[in-house]
Amino acid sequence: MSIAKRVQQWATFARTWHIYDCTWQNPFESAKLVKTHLMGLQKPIYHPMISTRGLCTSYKLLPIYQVQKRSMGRLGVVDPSSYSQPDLITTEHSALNWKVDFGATKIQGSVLHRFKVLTANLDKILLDVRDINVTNATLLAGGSELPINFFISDAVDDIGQKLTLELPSGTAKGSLTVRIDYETSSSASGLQWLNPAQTLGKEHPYMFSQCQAIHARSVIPCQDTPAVKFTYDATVEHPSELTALMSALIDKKEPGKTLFKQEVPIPAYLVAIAIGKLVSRPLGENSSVWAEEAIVDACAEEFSETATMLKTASELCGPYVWKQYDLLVMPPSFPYGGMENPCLTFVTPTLLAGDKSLADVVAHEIAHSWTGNLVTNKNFEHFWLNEGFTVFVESKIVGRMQGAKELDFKMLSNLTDLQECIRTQLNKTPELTKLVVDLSSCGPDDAFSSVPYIKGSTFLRYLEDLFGGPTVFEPFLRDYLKKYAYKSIETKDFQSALYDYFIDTDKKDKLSVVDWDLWLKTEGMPPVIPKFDESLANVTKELATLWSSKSVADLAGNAEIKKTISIHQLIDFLGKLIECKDIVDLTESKINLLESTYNLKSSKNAEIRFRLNRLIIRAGLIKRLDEVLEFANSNFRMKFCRPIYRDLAGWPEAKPAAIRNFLSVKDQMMAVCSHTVEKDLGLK
Ligand SMILES: CC/C=C\C/C=C\C[C@@H](O)/C=C/C=C/C=C\[C@@H](O)CCCC(=O)O
Ligand SMILES: [Zn+2]
Repeated sequence: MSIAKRVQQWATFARTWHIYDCTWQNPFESAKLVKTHLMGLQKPIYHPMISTRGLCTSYKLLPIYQVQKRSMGRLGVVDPSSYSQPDLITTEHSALNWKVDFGATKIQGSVLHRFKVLTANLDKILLDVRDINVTNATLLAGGSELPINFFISDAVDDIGQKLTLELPSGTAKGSLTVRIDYETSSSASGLQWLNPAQTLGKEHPYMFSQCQAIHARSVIPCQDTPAVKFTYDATVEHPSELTALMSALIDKKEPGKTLFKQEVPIPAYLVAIAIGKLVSRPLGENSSVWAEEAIVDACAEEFSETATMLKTASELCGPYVWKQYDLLVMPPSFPYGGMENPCLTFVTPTLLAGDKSLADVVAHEIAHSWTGNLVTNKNFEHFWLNEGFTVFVESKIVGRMQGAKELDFKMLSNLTDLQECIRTQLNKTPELTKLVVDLSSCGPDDAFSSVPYIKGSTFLRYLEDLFGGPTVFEPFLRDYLKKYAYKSIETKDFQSALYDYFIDTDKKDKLSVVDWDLWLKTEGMPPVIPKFDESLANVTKELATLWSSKSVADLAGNAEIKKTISIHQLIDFLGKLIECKDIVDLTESKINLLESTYNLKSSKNAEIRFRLNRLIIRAGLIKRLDEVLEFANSNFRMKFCRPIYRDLAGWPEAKPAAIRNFLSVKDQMMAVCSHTVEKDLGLK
């Protein structure tokens, strides 16, 4: 049989069995292996992505072939969610030159990457892209420009495409500069475009990005893996009446053009941009809040503790290297509570409670200035290193500002949320309740949950207690942050930092007490719950027991329910009530009593409204469905809208209306939100 025929046969086989890449060794041996493996899987997860061009190229270039596919191995050696090869080549600096076209809802321009080639005779550069239209790729060397061949693979669900840039033979180690001319798609997953009617001011359009986890590839052809960190500068042309902001320092401002500089190396997921009719108010030295005019003063008031949080975080973690700390209060379609974009944290407007009670999200984002942005997970399987550490530091900031009892209450409260998440969101995917997850067949957005945040921070609190409390563990934390600053690391690097730090101390015996496999690889709730101060949490526990076990008549005459509690206790109590397996007499009158007892009807607090709406669903109050949907439409923060839609999907009477409502607003959501809600509603 001719080689060409064998290749053709193999291609057919590969398509049938969902094999996703085509750099082969021995097609027939590998085929057997793959087939055996796939028979053991419940279902292959990704679509085939063998392009004829890719096949022919591999066939021509390689005498022997090697099979790789996503469900069997890793897309890249270093990162299962990226095609890039940071072990062979790494980005040092990227220069962005962008024209932001609001009419076409596209960014058009170029990126000039300066790479460091780590191996001699590198024949190609692999980059990540998603729905990007590349027009030219050019090698810049010694003052001349050499056009280079490039091709883009078919798309893999959740991952995107591979951009291959062919290099001239004999490419040496060292510096190499490539310019890529391109434009984004109007449906780029990392960008959101709002028309004037979707803004508060109603007069100007707005656009923003959300690149974590792997959406930078829809904005820039790049090595979209946190294993690679690079500095960047940007020249952004935009309508002159609008303000452009990036995750960088402003270098120069001209009418309709803003220049930016980020001099600290960052992973691609931290590149961010927002353009809109924005104004700012000062929050402290080197710190301002940006928002649309209508809410900027309320934002300045809500986040007035930012400077104190920054100072507290620096005392705990070390010098703040990013020079500026600004907040940008986003439109309500922003899908997360906050995003730690360097120099410019993005936050959801659902934090505007009017009483600063939800501002701890800002403490969280500030903490990321060290945990995540300086010490970064190498890939998203080790996301707990970003988020577990950040929640741990956030709770310490809260502890220093509000006291040790609040700190412990926050940690305990988080555990209620974790329990809810494991019971509902992750009930069909228990493997995602492990601290270190396997992302070789799952996109990061689908794996996202509170597990890395809460199980991760609980693990750190366990270690802190084990090694002797904050006086011992905080110096270790600073040492760890210093050791790995500007680096990308895996869990084993944390393990060795802990080991190296304590091995020569009187705590060395504790090292053998840590059951790493139990914490990192076991499914479910944290294996050990540390000893927390329970005084604030006991109050909410008792209240939840009371409200779940007593009838409305019994409750109405019970003075216990009138006890004064803090806003955080109210939020926690409602969360605990949702977690109660049985709630006696959960009727309209019980919901009414709950609302009147705790003034819930007038509450602007999104965390309270969210939990109340879930209880309304649980009570099956169909006449209040419009109110629930109104809340689901008031913001598209996934923390709120996903559980609401999941609850509605489980309520047959309400499900059709929920689907209709979702379909009518889905175009106003970011792609990450609409895709995940589609799954929550069982539409995908
Ligand atoms: C084990 C999980 C593996 C991978 C997940 C990695 C990234 C997930 C991706 O979807 C991006 C997440 C971005 C998060 C940004 C901010 C969060 O801290 C917000 C938390 C929820 C909220 O408060 O709204
Ligand atoms: Zn975070």
